[in-house]
Amino acid sequence: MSAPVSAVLTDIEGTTSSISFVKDVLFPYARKALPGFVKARAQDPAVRKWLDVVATENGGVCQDAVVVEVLQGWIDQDRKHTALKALQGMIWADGYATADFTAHIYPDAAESLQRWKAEGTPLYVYSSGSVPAQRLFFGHSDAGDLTHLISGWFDTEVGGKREAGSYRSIAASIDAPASEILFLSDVVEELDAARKAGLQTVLVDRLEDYPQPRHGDATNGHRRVESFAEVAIG
Ligand SMILES: CSCCC(=O)C(=O)COP(=O)(O)O
Ligand SMILES: [Mg+2]
Repeated sequence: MSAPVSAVLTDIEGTTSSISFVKDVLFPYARKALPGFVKARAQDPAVRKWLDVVATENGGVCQDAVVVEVLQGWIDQDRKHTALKALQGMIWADGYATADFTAHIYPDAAESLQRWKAEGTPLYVYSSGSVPAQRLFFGHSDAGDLTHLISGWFDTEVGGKREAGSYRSIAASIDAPASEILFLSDVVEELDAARKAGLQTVLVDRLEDYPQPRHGDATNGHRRVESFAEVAIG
């Protein structure tokens, strides 16, 4: 008999949604819009705060044009840096508002999240994308506005996704014991950290995102599924 699940915590990229949407649509959009965005908004305190974080990490005072280049380099490297993620979220707001794109969500993920919520299980999101970016993503998904399904949002301001302490902090703020929270992710190291914190884990190994299925040692003992439809929480 499997342990009870009283809350579900899910990753986004590679789990509810395809990696290619993030890499081929969202990242290029942010990369291209970044220079104009910084030029227009650099004096907005919400933007300045993060530009200064990047400047400080690059040896202190540097011009915004240099900061833009650093950020574009981080996009190319897929750095999960909190400052980059916060700025990306602000830029994507325009893309969603002008309907340049909607956020990809696998139909099985949308269907399962809707069903679990209807059955009374609270749902939470933990992603490297900033909380505002997560809200935009779920608010403008291919399946419509799904934000009403989500009871709480967590990003790397709570800590890195490969650190057990982050999951302990999330569990402490969710009204459920860690052992009854199920974390779904495509990244084994994230699942390792969640398991260390006492959460239940499932590796979501989507063939569209990971053409070489991960079996045996590659799963590091985490239960593996290829779709949310295989995840039973009742
Ligand atoms: C939800 S914002 C777009 C995705 C993103 O920028 C990202 O880094 C997602 O990483 P995840 O932790 O969801 O794998
Ligand atoms: Mg992921």
